[in-house]
Amino acid sequence: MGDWELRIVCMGAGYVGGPTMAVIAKKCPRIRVAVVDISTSQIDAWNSKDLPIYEPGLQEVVEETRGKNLFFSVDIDAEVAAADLIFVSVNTPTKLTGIGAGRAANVKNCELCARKIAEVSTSSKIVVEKSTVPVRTADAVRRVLATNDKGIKFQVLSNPEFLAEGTAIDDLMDPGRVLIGGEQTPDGLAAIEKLVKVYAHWVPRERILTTNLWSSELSKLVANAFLAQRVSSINSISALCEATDADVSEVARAIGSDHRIGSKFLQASVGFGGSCFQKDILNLVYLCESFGLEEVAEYWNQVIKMNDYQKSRFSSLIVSRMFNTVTGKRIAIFGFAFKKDTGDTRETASVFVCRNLLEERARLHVFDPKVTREQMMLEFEYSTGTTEKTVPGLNELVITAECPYEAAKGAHAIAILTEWDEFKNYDYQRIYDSMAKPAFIFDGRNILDQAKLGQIGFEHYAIGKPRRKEW
Ligand SMILES: NC(=O)c1ccc[n+]([C@@H]2O[C@H](COP(=O)([O-])OP(=O)(O)OC[C@H]3O[C@@H](n4cnc5c(N)ncnc54)[C@H](O)[C@@H]3O)[C@@H](O)[C@H]2O)c1
Ligand SMILES: O=c1ccn([C@@H]2O[C@H](COP(=O)(O)OP(=O)(O)O[C@H]3O[C@H](CO)[C@@H](O)[C@H](O)[C@H]3O)[C@@H](O)[C@H]2O)c(=O)[nH]1
Repeated sequence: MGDWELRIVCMGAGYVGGPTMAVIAKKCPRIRVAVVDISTSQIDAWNSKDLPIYEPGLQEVVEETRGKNLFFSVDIDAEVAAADLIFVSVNTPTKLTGIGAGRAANVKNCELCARKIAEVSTSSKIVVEKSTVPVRTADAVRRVLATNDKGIKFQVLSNPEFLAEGTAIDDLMDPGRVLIGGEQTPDGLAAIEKLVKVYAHWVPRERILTTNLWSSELSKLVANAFLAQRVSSINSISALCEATDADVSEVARAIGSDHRIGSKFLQASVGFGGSCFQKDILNLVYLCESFGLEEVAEYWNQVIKMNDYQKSRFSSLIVSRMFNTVTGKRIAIFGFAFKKDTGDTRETASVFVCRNLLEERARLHVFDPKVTREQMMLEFEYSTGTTEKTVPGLNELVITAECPYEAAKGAHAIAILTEWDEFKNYDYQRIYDSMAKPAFIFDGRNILDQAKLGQIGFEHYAIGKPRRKEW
């Protein structure tokens, strides 16, 4: 031991830092990888059998590498001092107060990491921005690092992460591309080459793209903006489909067969969620505004507005179909995570739909295979400001169910808000029999067989599908 090819440390043991470093450790057995965090509980969880996040395949990779060449630690100073290459993978949330509040990304954590690196380093290092940041953040990081009084030289690289939650391990094992940006100087190019070598252990060279710093930083924001734009575009069309009796899935199939458009990311839904899309588009919008590009800013802001519209359109529809009132009615919510195969609830569409229904005084019985009650209640407060104060009796109005059948028992309606595969396979006849009548089902993910639901007797609705005649 100790004869390592390279020593890597990652600051930030979250959804990105943990899985990314676990995969590097698995693919590069001769590289020592340490993941550090300021949160002791987070590190304790990574060192336990109950990892802090759920991702298919993650547990296996961590168990295979932990204690061999993958280490989780709170000893930030020692790990950083010993590292050759430091990834900064800390959270960069939207600013809540001050200049740019509600839009600009807060890069405070990145700056704190840079200060820590400058303070404890005794040798030159490569610092890699893994976090999603506003363009030119590398410049700020570089300037903070340059303030060290030991004459140490640092190189700063941008290496944005493109993994999606729920498929993080597959995405990391077989990435469509890896993007590395750096200074176009001899030292900068050498640093880029060092990071290229790490990924080249398992990623074909032609998929490792290298570029300058600012293009790399900006590409991350633009990638998410384009992806989210596709979801908002198809969601906007879902409203038109409902008005015209066209079927959004058929429209998506027809346009997606054009190779120039492509079939992915055209699944109409109750709205996109997750910690990235909204934050990163707002970041882009703010950036455009700060360069006086008002029209460009407004263009991208529309993607968010359409998403907000889709979420409120769905909850309003539930109320209007249920005879304009859900007060006191029991509604089963299937799914609280922002997408399937993750327990992550950040910015989930579900929380906004639930908040709107709670404001109508509905009683919600929520079932999600991976989300705990504690997490759900935190999300209510964090994303929507919903607390006992804003919705008196909140704790009694939101009940968490152990299974879908329990959630649906006696309910007036079911709302499908996450596309978990298991939701497709439930015994909907049994569910229908246990519900109050008429029994409504609102499919916000278009995953159920509408014809079958109709045969069972449900009053059914799905996003962007032809409406029932009486609706
Ligand atoms: N979640 C995703 O799917 C995803 C994908 C691509 C990119 N990103 C970007 O990656 C970054 C990290 O996202 P995440 O989802 O992993 O966040 P996260 O909140 O899950 O994890 C961030 C971790 O950083 C730690 N941290 C904060 N300040 C620190 C410091 N000074 N020193 C050490 N640790 C510190 C926090 O305690 C936390 O555990 C963000 O910029 C995000 O936009 C996220
Ligand atoms: O056709 C679609 C595709 C997605 N969604 C929704 O869009 C959101 C985001 O989904 P997805 O992009 O699959 O998950 P994320 O984990 O948020 O990943 C995005 O955000 C990450 C963080 O920046 C990037 O790294 C990824 O490349 C980017 O896909 C979820 O609510 C999905 O349900 C739809 O409604 N319809």
